[in-house]
Amino acid sequence: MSIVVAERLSKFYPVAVKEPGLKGTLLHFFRRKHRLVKAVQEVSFQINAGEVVGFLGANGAGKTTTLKMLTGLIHPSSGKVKVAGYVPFRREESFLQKITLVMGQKQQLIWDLPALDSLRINAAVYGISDKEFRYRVAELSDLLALEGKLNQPVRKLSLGERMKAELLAALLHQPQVLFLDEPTLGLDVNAQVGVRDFLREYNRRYQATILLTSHYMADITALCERVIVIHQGQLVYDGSLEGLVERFAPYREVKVELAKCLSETQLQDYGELEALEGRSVRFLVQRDVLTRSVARILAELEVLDLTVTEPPIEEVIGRIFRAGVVS
Ligand SMILES: Nc1ncnc2c1ncn2[C@@H]1O[C@H](COP(=O)(O)OP(=O)(O)OP(=O)(O)O)[C@@H](O)[C@H]1O
Repeated sequence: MSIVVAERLSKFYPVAVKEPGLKGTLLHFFRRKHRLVKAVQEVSFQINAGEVVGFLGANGAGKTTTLKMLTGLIHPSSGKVKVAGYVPFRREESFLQKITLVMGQKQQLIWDLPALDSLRINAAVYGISDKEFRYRVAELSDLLALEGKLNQPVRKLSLGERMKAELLAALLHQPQVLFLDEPTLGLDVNAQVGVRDFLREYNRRYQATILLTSHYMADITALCERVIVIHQGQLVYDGSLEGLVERFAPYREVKVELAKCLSETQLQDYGELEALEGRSVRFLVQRDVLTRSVARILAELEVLDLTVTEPPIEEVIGRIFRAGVVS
């Protein structure tokens, strides 16, 4: 059953345009001109209860704007949106009980107070009983490995501990739908893994639905079978992670260890030369000519070792956005 439904969802922001110089300032003052920034254009998708979906796009693609519409922080310019059966923009209390929005670069915990104090405020806001509060804090802090940390002022926590405490605060009311905008932003690798493991377990334990943006592809590959890709405000892909690679990266990476060093010129005919370091070479080769290229490399060059792999997902995504390959 779909718990998130976006139908031809759009958001246009009017932005004042001012020409440079004094004349521009005066004109701007008397006759203000606007242009429309098309942040999100006719985006449609549905997410089933319990799914974990990665929401990918370059900077400025429209991810945060979409999340804000799904959580009711901003009103769509057009289109329809329903989350857990509610129209988000109405911000009904029962809707807010069912969702949460976590933004990696924003914090809700009060800096100078122990996290536990902020959690108590949240408990009061959401009408959580004292007994239930203690149970949920114990369960979540155990899952997040935060025991003993919640009594310290938030400013004394490490970045990773703070992010985990933010997650705890955002999940205290046991929401069904989690909108997570860069939940691992700036965390070191260990802390990223901790947050990822927690989200996986939370999804399993509560069958929670998660829509997640992240610039760390490891988050996406570890958590999401399905990804939605948005490019310049438009949805360009909705499907499996493997499908994304098939569709946008019709090439393979061929790594070759040569017996002796060769120049770029000597290697240029065997594929798109990605890297050359000493005797190690990395080519990108189109899938349809892969067998032929590999056979030629083995026949014509002195090869010690050769491996063929799919390009890393980061590279595929990077290529999509750099090249603007969107159809
Ligand atoms: N309040 C606003 N007024 C005007 N333009 C805005 C506003 N908010 C966002 N935009 C523009 O809308 C576009 C989409 O922004 P959005 O923040 O949704 O992108 P994003 O995919 O979340 O990017 P990032 O990965 O950098 O956070 C951008 O061009 C941005 O400049």
